[in-house]
Amino acid sequence: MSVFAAERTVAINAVLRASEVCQKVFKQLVSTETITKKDKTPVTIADFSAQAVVNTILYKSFPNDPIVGEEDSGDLRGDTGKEIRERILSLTNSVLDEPLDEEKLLDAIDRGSYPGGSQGRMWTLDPIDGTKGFLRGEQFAVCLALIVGGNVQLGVMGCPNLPVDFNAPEGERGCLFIAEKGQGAFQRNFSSTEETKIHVSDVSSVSEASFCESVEAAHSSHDDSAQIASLLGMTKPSLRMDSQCKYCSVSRGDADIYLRLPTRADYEENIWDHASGSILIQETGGEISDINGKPLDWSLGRTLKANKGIVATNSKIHSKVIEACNKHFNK
Ligand SMILES: Nc1ncnc2c1ncn2[C@@H]1O[C@H](COP(=O)(O)O)[C@@H](OP(=O)(O)O)[C@H]1O
Ligand SMILES: [Mg+2]
Ligand SMILES: [Mg+2]
Ligand SMILES: [Mg+2]
Repeated sequence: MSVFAAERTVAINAVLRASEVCQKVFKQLVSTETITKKDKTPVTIADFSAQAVVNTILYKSFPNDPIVGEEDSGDLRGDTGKEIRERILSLTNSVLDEPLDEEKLLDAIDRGSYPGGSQGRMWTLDPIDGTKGFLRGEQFAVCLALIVGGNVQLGVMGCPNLPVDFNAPEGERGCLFIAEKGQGAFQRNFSSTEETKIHVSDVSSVSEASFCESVEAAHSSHDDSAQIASLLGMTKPSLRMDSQCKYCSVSRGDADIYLRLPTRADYEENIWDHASGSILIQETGGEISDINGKPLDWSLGRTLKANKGIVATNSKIHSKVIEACNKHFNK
């Protein structure tokens, strides 16, 4: 029986509303609506607005739950932030039942500042994962997960540009993925409330497997993945895609492996970049770890500081892929 039925319903509503914001912006984004953050990565009015929408909806049902969210309102305050703040406010209010004022908007965004840790309940939110994909008109995802005592219990992901059927890439787009611990995982199209149970592929011969990875070589090394693929005798070209849509692809069997291989020794993966994807993989019969085969540790704060990279696959081939990673990185 579902333990988090109420959370599931609220999370689905929040992710769908935030996805709506992204779709609206997508059709009319202008260059002044994108900011470059201190770490040189982009953020748009849609990222801020999606975070405000999700945090507002979560707060209404679960006022005591802290949120580890990617964005903060720093760049939106004061005179310099006025124009962008006004755009975000009107966007946010266009999908909320009760309108916010400017102060409430900034407060809602900053409710995502929780430092994380091993105790109690918390949500983690990536309002747009794959902002670079979003800006290119390619894949991105609104990603929300519930973590309890350091364990991911629920993940909901909205993928507005993902084809509902991998084999019909020109067909309908827009899918929602829902996974709850012990309950399996489901795909729902944006146009319907019907849920279809999904599962990973059953490929057991790794040489026949296909893998997906980031479009951005700065996020995951394409050179290392090509060498690991060759070690495994894999010949299919990699499926390059932005965002946690990669987890969705593996979870419904479009690809068999998701490789995320560190490009910098000092980089720590953010929990919001992987929490919803990790439970989706586990609940569809897959396996996920870091590149050394270590389980992901969600209890250490806002990042996965005890882990390096990510390997997510169907369960049959996980150990073989980890073996190849070991061989490659420890040569
Ligand atoms: N050097 C790096 N290594 C790995 N991930 C990185 C990175 N720099 C940024 N990222 C993360 O990569 C995410 C996108 O992943 P992908 O390449 O799979 O689409 C970004 O999420 P956002 O787009 O939410 O900022 C960001 O958090
Ligand atoms: Mg970002
Ligand atoms: Mg992200
Ligand atoms: Mg993001």
